[in-house]
Amino acid sequence: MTLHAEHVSWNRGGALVVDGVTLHPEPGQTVGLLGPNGSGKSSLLRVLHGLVKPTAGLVTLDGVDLASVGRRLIARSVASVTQHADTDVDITVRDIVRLGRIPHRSGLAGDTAADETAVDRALAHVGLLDQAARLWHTLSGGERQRAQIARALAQEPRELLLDEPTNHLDIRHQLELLDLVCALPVTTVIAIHDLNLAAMYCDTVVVLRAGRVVAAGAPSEVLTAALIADVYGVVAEVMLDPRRGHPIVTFTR
Ligand SMILES: Nc1ncnc2c1ncn2[C@@H]1O[C@H](COP(=O)(O)OP(=O)(O)OP(=O)(O)O)[C@@H](O)[C@H]1O
Repeated sequence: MTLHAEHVSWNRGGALVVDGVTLHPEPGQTVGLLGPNGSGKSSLLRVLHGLVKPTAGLVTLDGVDLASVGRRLIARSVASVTQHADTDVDITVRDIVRLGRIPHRSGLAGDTAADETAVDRALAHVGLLDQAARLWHTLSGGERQRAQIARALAQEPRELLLDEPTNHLDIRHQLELLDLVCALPVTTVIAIHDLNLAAMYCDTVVVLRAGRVVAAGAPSEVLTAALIADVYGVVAEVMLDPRRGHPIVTFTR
């Protein structure tokens, strides 16, 4: 079992920004959420994380309505990285990553050796172990993004919700991050704009338009020139990577 959405809708400020979405990620798989700006990807991630209650439908964790699962219990299973995590507080990279351990602490107990090991491992995964003492506000956009990913990894979740995690990263870090995410034994739902990265890394892609699912399935089935023209209004050519079989999208002007 995992995090499921059953016909979920969310009326946000009078507009239906998520409209009847059903999502059943296979455990351990990486699901890409695609769609134009404003199509509801971030909104759906918020609903999946239980940060907002759907107006209709149900999100379940292991078959239980998320609304009846406590925040702490959710946080032990589900970690999320949003687009706009920020703070003005003088806090180090290691402190940020330690936040991921809070759901695992009991009472007022401080960090255990296991917590520190998880923090070190998470920092190493994103290549920030040697930057752990740096202050958050001195980091670049991409370094902040990697620190937030490390915080989510330190949480040791089963489910990972990522909102455009690669948007500030250089190409090497984009590839490393997606390699890492796909190698983790977690179920990942990832909002991503880059169709080629989605094609390379996602087991399944779900395409949203105006809050609705317009296509879902393996990237090679979904990412066709016709779909891209229909949903994004751009002309594209799609061929299959000869070695790995995933689609490669090129855009014509
Ligand atoms: N705080 C808000 N109140 C009301 N409507 C909002 C709010 N935030 C976003 N929306 C609207 O909800 C819809 C879905 O937005 P959302 O951010 O989920 O889309 P998205 O697919 O993640 O977009 P992007 O690719 O630009 O990040 C949009 O029409 C947006 O204008």
